Amino acid sequence: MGLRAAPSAVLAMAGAALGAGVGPVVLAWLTRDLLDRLVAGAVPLVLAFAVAGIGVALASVPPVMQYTSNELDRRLSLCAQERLFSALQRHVGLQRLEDPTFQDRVQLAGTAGRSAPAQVVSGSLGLLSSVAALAGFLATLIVLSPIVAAVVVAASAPAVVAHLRLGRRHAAVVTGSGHAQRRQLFYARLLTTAEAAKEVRLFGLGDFFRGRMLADLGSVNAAERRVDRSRLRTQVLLGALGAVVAGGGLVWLTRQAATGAYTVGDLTVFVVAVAGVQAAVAQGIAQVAAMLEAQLLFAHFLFVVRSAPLAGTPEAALRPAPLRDGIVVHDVWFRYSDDHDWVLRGVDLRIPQGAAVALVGLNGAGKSTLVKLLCRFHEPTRGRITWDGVDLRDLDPELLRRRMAVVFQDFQDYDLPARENVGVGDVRRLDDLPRITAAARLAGVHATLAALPDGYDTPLTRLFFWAGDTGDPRLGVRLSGGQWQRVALARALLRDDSDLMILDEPSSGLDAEAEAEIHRTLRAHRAGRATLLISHRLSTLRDANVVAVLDGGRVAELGSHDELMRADGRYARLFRLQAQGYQLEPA
Ligand SMILES: Nc1ncnc2c1ncn2[C@@H]1O[C@H](COP(=O)(O)OP(=O)(O)OP(=O)(O)O)[C@@H](O)[C@H]1O
Repeated sequence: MGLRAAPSAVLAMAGAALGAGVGPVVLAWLTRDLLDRLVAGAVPLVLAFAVAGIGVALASVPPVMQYTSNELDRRLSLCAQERLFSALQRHVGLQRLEDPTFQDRVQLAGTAGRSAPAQVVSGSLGLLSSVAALAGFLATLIVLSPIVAAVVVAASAPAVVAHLRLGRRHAAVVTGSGHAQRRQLFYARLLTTAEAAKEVRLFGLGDFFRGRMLADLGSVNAAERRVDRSRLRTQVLLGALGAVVAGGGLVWLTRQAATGAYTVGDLTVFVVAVAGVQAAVAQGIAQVAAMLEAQLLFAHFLFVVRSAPLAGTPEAALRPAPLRDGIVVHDVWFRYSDDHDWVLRGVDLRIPQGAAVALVGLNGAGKSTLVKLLCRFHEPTRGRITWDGVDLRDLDPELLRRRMAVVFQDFQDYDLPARENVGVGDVRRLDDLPRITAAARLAGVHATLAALPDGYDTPLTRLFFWAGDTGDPRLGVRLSGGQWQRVALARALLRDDSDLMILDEPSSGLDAEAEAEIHRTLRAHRAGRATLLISHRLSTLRDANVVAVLDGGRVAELGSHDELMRADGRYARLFRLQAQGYQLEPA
């Protein structure tokens, strides 16, 4: 990833790392020569210049390293984000995104994807420099005393084991904290966003959520602290061991120098070499351990970017043709997972082209679930849904969705300008203002949007400033609930070439007058496409061609409004109950 994201930065870092490793060794040898010649009475000016030159070159290594590694970080972060979010988009269904374990891994992947590759690159280059320094200093030590060299190397063995174990432990702690990190983000959002603030303030939940957030943070900190304490103990012990080895070697060499076996220069090189070997070994081990840890965490990134979509697109996915006959739900059974109860238990339903089917049912009957299956966010556990006889599973889900216009019950309001809030219904028409205004007119929201301070370019948010606006926060506007619902409807109506229109509670937030008007418009708009209407206000469904009552996971009643009223079943009971609410009390 590093080489792909920033090849020149990686090469520059490699050069600097090699220089940083070899430079001090060369410096030590030149200093030895310099000292010995001085002691012998010569004035080695060339050597002095060489030592000074290498010193200057080495001084430029850290800033060069810093700059290139920052650049590498930036580019790697971009590359990782691109890969991660492209991978998430591949999940055409919702199953993975509804899985908390997967979400934990996405959270970890986000962090590891940004940091781990850079850690591995700088770690391996640091290792290169440590190995170069180690080779040089070790060769120096071997020349001076092979026994001392062997003792110094042997004394580093416990450090290797200890650091690798610590790296693994820390990676496990970070992995285990993924869930707590996500919960912290959730509490932080509740405590910082204006949407959540109303209930948080009204119910006095600030302390409650802050306490929970801090408890989560505390538990992560406690686990990190335990690893840090182990690290502290290990490092103190290893430091003491290293100091004993270095001190013992110095005493031995000093005694040898007294007998004339070594020169003053040798003694200097020895001190530098022992310190160099120990530092190189310590650095190298720390780098290997950090790389191991980064790689363990990077596994989450790889898991997410390589995870296959559960509701997959078949290799030879078919292109859905314009709907001619209709969509048929054949004996569909569905549950969200094996641990959940059945939501749908053998639903049979036909939504013919050109007709409007109304879906009625109590809360939790499974109406929105059926919508999710029609949009192929989930696949039926048993049974199938066909588009002109072709199983939805055989169709390309993206192309299928392009043929649909949907208003979800829990539609999204985007912190974007008004034009884009409607335009995202069909991004190809994001700049097509005439079509956007036409859709807004149909949804009865054109007058509202046109009257905004900056018309359709007014941001429907107070969250951001927008490029081109004056930075005046008063420009951002928040719409009312019903106005937002009309914007969501306009978004769906922008797809005026759709074959299937699904409206899940499209008018629940509208005033009575607006609701009647919208339904008149929608009736006109239904021609030439299949429509599925869901509403708890049964009066708005009266003119649907067919009404299906979902109960017990099946279609319990099916027929026109008049037929169902005559049948005097669940629908008729619900309808009368609602109608009674609007009748004047008897005197
Ligand atoms: N993502 C999900 N994971 C697990 N269970 C779910 C999920 N979404 C919905 N359910 C369950 O499926 C059942 C049907 O929910 P659904 O939203 O389809 O009902 P509905 O008929 O649209 O209800 P309402 O009229 O309240 O909108 C409910 O029992 C609900 O708890």
